[in-house]
Amino acid sequence: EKPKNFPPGPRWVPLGSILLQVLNKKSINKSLTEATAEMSKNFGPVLGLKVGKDPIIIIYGPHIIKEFSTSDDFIGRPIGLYYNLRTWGKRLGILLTDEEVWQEQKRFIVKHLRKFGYGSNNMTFILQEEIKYLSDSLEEAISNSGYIICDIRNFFNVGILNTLWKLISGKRYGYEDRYMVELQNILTKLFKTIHMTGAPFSHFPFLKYISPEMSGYKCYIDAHISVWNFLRNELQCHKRILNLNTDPTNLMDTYLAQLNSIENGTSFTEAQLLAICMDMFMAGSETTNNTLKFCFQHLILNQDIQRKAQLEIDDVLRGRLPTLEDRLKMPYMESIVSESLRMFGGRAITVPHRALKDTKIAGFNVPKNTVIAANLHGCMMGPDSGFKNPECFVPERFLGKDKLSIPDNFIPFGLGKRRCMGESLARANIFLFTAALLQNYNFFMVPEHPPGMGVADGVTPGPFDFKTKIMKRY
Ligand code: HEM
Repeated sequence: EKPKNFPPGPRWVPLGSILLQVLNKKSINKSLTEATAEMSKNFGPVLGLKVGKDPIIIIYGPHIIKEFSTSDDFIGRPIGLYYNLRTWGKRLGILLTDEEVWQEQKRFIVKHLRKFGYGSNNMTFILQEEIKYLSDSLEEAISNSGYIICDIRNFFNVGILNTLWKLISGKRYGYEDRYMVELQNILTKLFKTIHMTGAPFSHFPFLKYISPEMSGYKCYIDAHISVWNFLRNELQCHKRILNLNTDPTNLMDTYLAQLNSIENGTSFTEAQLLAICMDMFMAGSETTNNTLKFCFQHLILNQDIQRKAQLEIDDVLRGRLPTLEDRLKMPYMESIVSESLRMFGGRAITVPHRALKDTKIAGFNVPKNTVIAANLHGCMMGPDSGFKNPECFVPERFLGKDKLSIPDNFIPFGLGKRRCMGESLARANIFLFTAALLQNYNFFMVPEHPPGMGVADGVTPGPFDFKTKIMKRY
């Protein structure tokens, strides 16, 4: 039965019907984000849905997102996910976190990542190294015929994964390395199970919290187990060669040093470390890849933007490699990063949250444990977002007089206590990869495989696959 004063939404009907309502909208070429955005037009910024037996709320628009993100009542993650994982997780020894434990872990991780990676010069070196590997392989391929045609699907995968892996474990893998191939295969399998077209799980991600078997979620868990085993092997290697007398240079060693220096009974455990690495892996690779893919989709379609960026790049860098400090002097490149994030975020629904107690949003009742998620379309592309012609890629919209002008409702990384942990790394990757590539190469459309304008809906949104012709600039 519908809770009293629950937010308005479509009539409460059995599982199949609500799915149909969403899928019907999807079948006329609408993504889940657009479909729920449309429902919000009818029902308002707080949309009450029912999927299976559970009520779910989706919020839409800048005003309501502030109320949602600044309240501590909504900082849980869905309990269904934890229950499902618990069943499978017992076998694996996965330790599951409650909200307080997570906050303690998050503080520790963010602090230590900052020390040796995020936001420091060290991060520039790690990223530059990766970019150099990518450039070298391009250089070699281009040297024969003067150009190369690349499929965008896997263009950034290895580089981005390596930047993440280097921060977690201190290692990088070559493009042909057995472990890299294995890791790629595991992740491809994982994301395939999420993207399975036609499976209710991909059409309605929330289903995974409710009906694991039916939704393909079990398959997803199996893929998680592979990632888990991969991480566990790596951790064993780190334990074997850990040297507590030297300063740790990666997350695994930092965490192991912490484990060695504290008494038992705190929230720090090896299983917790693996769970964190897993989160970073899941949250950090596809999101960044897809944002970069949106970026290059629009650079290819808008050659004038590419040229304008190259003017700035040439002017500021004068042939040397870009660094993170250059961002201050390169507002146009920075605005391209923001516009790419807007293209991604505007098509995304955030990771769902959970109400920790009976509470209210915009005056509506939200019972304890209700799953609640933000449709970011409202802040990035919706009528109240302040972004004119929101579907168009216009970096200039972020340019103020001489520096960037970012409105408060631009929140591709979420807000509040559950906000993204990887913002610095993601922004750094998008900036450095794009600047370094545009510095040396021109990217063109391949008429037989052009970038489409639609959005491939999945756990994270991305452009449909396309190819690009890459030529050296000089
Ligand atoms: C373009 C790239 C990225 C985008 C757009 C993005 C966006 C987001 C968003 C919207 C959330 C959910 C916020 C919420 O629940 O309110 C999130 C959470 C998270 N992200 Fe990212 N992210 C990106 C890259 C990364 C990277 C590179 C990492 C790796 C360190 C990462 C790690 C995480 C983690 C661990 C969480 C969960 C935080 C929590 O539950 O407290 N993300 N991200």
